[in-house]
Amino acid sequence: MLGHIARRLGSNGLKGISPQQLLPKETHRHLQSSLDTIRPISTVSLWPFSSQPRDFSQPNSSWSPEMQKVYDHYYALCDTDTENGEGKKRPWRKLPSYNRSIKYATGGIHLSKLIQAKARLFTRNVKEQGATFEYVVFVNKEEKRCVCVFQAGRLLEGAPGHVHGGAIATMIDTVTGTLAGFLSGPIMTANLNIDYRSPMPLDSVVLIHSALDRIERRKTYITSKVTSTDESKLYTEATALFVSISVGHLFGSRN
Ligand SMILES: CCCCCCCCCCCC(=O)SCCNC(=O)CCNC(=O)[C@H](O)C(C)(C)COP(=O)(O)OP(=O)(O)OC[C@H]1O[C@@H](n2cnc3c(N)ncnc32)[C@H](O)[C@@H]1OP(=O)(O)O
Repeated sequence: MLGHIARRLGSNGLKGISPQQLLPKETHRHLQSSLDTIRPISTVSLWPFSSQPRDFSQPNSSWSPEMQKVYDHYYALCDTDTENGEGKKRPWRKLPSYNRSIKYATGGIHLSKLIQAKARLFTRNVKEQGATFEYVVFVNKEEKRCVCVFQAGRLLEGAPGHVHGGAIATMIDTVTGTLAGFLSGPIMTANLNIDYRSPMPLDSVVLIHSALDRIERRKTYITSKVTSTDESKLYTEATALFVSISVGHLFGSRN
């Protein structure tokens, strides 16, 4: 969801969006004065971040052969870019995954207060590779659905030898939220219903399939199911409701 904030800021600078629409008046005033005092706005991009963050959904040595195989399968279905800009058009796209919602803020003290430098995304906050959440999301825009390949590490234990229900809920919220944000822009989870059908052993590699059910005004409804990679075993089913928000909602403004 916050990726959309970054994209909105990043792709257009602040052009096309009234800053007052995004932030409460006082915050906007501080933010604007911070930006104004750093460098002349006319000479620099308003992109407030200094470099590209690392993509944590790239293969690493903790991935099991099964995880790698499913990744390779979906990756082969993805759009490709070539050096001359002529990529092959395919239906799937791999989404990058960072460990911060918005990283490397350089917009001065007031922006830094809004975007805590030490904050980390819940699913990406353990440095040891493979210990917790290893995952990658592939999205199919045409079909309005996505598939997440998820390898559940040993630090996610709930019932002995099995993955904690909260960890599974976290991943479902993350994947359905990613799809809802991809389709509808800035959103927050309003409701998440989960049925746990079979216990999931630690170190399992599973697929989290999520699809758009419907959009009604500000409400985006997503369905989800978690299966084994061959889809023969059902672990979990869920429905989720996301409500579109203005960015100001996160900063105490309902405008
Ligand atoms: C780079 C990083 C990426 C990384 C990718 C990571 C993605 C992770 C995604 C995780 C996202 C989260 O976990 S977010 C964290 C958990 N969620 C929250 O903290 C949200 C807390 N709740 C709220 O802020 C609010 O209640 C909202 C935003 C959900 C709704 O408030 P609101 O904006 O005032 O809207 P409101 O008028 O109440 O409701 C709008 C419509 O939705 C309906 N509605 C609202 N709530 C509900 C509900 N619980 N159940 C049913 N329906 C509901 C209303 O009836 C209404 O329908 P109608 O009248 O239109 O018919």
